[in-house]
Amino acid sequence: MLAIIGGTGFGSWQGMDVLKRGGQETPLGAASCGVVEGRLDGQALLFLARHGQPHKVPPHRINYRANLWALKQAGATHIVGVNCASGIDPTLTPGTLVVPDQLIDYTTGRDGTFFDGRFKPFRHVEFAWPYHRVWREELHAAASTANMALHAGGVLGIVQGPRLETAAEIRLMARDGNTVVGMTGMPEAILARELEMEYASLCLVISHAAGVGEEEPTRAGTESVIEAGMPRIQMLLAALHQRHVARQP
Ligand SMILES: CSC[C@H]1O[C@H](OP(=O)(O)O)[C@H](O)[C@@H]1O
Ligand code: HPA
Repeated sequence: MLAIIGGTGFGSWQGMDVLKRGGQETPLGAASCGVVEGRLDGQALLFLARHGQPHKVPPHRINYRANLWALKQAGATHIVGVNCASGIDPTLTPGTLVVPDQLIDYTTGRDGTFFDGRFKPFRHVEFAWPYHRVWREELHAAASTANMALHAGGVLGIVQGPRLETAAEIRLMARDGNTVVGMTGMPEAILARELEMEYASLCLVISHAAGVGEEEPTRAGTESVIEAGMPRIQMLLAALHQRHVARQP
């Protein structure tokens, strides 16, 4: 079953019929909120608001393990994580949708594994390609069905936050090869992998990153980019869901 993790500006999905909301408690502590079991065009779908609903949990305080555990328990097999991000590559202007194919994790101190030798026995997990190839391709196919532009590939650099970066930090991240920056892509992606759920990220570029494009970054206008972007993302996800349902035996 497909699950969507909604982030900033995507705490609920108007078009989704809610059947049930799960509990927040898990063996790993409280998830950001209960998993919503619902239907889109009559077909089952799961939804979780990463920051809670209403939005209250900051990126560095999210219990990512509880969120992913709750989704697995609810029956998720495939996940699309929706992220707001800023463009380090100056061609990725506000409003652009990006499906990254790589990530670099700059976060610190987050509980980032189930295989910690306590909750589950210690194990190394392959992560050379953090985002599932088929799901990235499915997002592109859905975008073409919905007649929407989608930027293929790129590197999502995930910072600890909650503060934003200095211009020098963004220059360093650009030299590292990052093309977009956000705060929530990890450990979400690895935890999905550890629980054998196929995961892809869909980023909405809401601004240029610090120092990109202009001397002083301006965050003015990001709200309107998010407001305009989330309905487009929901349209794309609805097309993805339709394709997913059609492929079921
Ligand atoms: C300046 S917005 C920062 C905030 O938005 C993103 O959240 P999400 O990925 O859940 O959409 C970003 O990672 C930060 O948490
Ligand atoms: N930095 C980190 N995370 C973000 C940004 C940013 O500029 N924009 C949206 N999420």
